[in-house]
Order: sequence, then C-alpha cells, then structure tokens
Amino acid sequence: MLVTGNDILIPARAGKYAVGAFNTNNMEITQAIIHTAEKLRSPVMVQMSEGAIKYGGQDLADIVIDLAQRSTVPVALHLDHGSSYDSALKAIKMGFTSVMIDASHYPFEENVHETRRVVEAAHAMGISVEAELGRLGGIEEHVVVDEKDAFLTDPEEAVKFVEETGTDYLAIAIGTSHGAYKGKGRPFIDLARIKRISELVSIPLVAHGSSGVPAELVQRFRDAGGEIGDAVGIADEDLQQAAQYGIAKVNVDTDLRLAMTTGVREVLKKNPKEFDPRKIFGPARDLMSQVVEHKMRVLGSVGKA
Ligand SMILES: O=C(COP(=O)(O)O)NO
Ligand SMILES: [Ca+2]
Ligand code: NA
Ligand SMILES: [Zn+2]
Repeated sequence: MLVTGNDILIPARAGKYAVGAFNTNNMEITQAIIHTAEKLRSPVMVQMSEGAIKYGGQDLADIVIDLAQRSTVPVALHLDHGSSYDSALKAIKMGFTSVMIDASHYPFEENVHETRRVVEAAHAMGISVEAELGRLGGIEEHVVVDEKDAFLTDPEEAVKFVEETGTDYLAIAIGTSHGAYKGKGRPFIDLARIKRISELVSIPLVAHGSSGVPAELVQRFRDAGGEIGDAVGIADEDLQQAAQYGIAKVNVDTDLRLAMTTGVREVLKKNPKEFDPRKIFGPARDLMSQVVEHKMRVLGSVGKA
C-alpha cells in the first residue's frame, strides 16, 4: 500500500530498526526494490531525486505509485534532495507521499525558513517532510560541498531546528558522503554524535550517503569492464549500530547503480551477440534485488511490514 514517510519511519525509530530508502530511475530498479520488500515483508521507501524526475517524470512516478498501491507492504514515494519549495510542491502534485527539502547549505535561519514553508504546505496535504541540518561531504545532487565546508550536525542546534521547523524526520551530517568514495579503509561515521542527537531529538533520523559499496561488487564491476578507483562505503555493522541510535531511514543509491551497471556489463561482455533487452536488463534487476535484500537484512526491517 502507498503510505506516507511517517507511517514507515515512526514505527522504525520506535522499533530500533531502519528502513532502506532506495533511489530509482527506471522500471527495473523500482521492481527490484518493491518486489524484494514484498518477498521479505519489509516496509520500504522508494525515492526519486530531481534528476530522476527530470529523466523519468510522471511516467516513472506513476510506475512507483502503481506498484506501491498494489503492493502488500507499506511503500512511500519520497522526493530525495528537493532543492526548493517549488520542487517539493511539484513532487506532492505528482503524487509523492514524502518530500525532502534540502536547504542545509544555507545559513541556519534560512534553512529554518525554507523548511518551515515546506512543512506547512506538505502537512496541509497530509504529506511528511524530511529536512537536513549539517553538510555532508561529497557531491550532493545540486550542491558541490567540498570537505572543508562539510560540517557535522550539532546536537543542540538540531533540537532548535526541529522545534522551529516541525519537520517530521531529520537528515543529519555524521561523516557519510554521497557516491562511491566515502573515505579510506573503514569510512568514518560518527556513532557517538548520532547517539547524542537521538537522546535530544525524538523524531526519526536519516542517514544519507549510506551505500556499503561492497568490495565484491566493486571487483565484479571492474571484471565486467567497469572503471572505478578505490571505492569504499559504510560498514554494515556501523549501520546496524546507527539504527539502534535512532537512524530510521538509510539512503542507498550508489549500490544500486553499481549493481545495475555490473549486471548489464556482464551480459554484454559475455554475449556480444545479445540484443534482447529482457536478457540485458533482467540479470541487472536480479543483482539489484540481491543488493536490496542484503541492505534490508542489515537494517533489520525484514518482517516488519
Ligand atoms: O544519500 C543518498 C545516496 O547515498 P549513496 O551515494 O551512499 O548511495 N541519496 O540521497
Ligand atoms: Ca544538503
Ligand atoms: Na532524502
Ligand atoms: Zn543524499
């Protein structure tokens, strides 16, 4: 069933598990996400960035909405990294049931102002809101935030921000960053900071930049002809710990991108004569389903639907 983000995330925080929020850009990715959620009886959030909306538009949103409405588990359609009030409102008109307003690169007061506007409008239409305080490193969809400008979320400021905006859930900067290169060795995630914030803020917390970038997938990507540097992501154990400390939504995009691309490359490399789209995208869909399954098991959302 199609539900709001609150319907999924409030129980998750209370139950000390996290729910995957997986980015989609086409039918196969959407199927891998929702069919796996149904197989595992897991709630799930399917998210589209502004880039995905540009690429797939209402056609793609309707695929998600239709699968969600027919699904036997709770599914929310979420706007990832909405960059403005207008973008959030447009998504709500498209049928999204959860929207992020990402104004975290603005000064505190402006972030509060922008976020509060979206919260008022979204709540008037029964839609839940994700806001962000603090700055992740790496490339955010519409903002390049370089390391020196990245700053982690201050717990006391988070209390003030939540009170002043009324946001339903809060994305916090805890050391993670978007993309395949999250650091050296075992990328840093500030578990102490998450714990501190969760003691002061009772709404569900959101971790961005949480792909695991598993070494075996990176190797398969290379073996199939992909080129990638020394990519590394967030350790499963760190995400499990974060879920104990109030992280209820975990964003995953890079792992699905690597899985889809690896699946397609392997077919084309193995069978140069292949040009049946079902034979090219089918294995990619299966590999993405495996990635989604692994993440749901790590986050503890299996059987929670
Ligand atoms: O935060 C993300 C995705 O992060 P990854 O690049 O780690 O998948 N989307 O909003
Ligand atoms: Ca941001
Ligand atoms: Na988001
Ligand atoms: Zn993000």
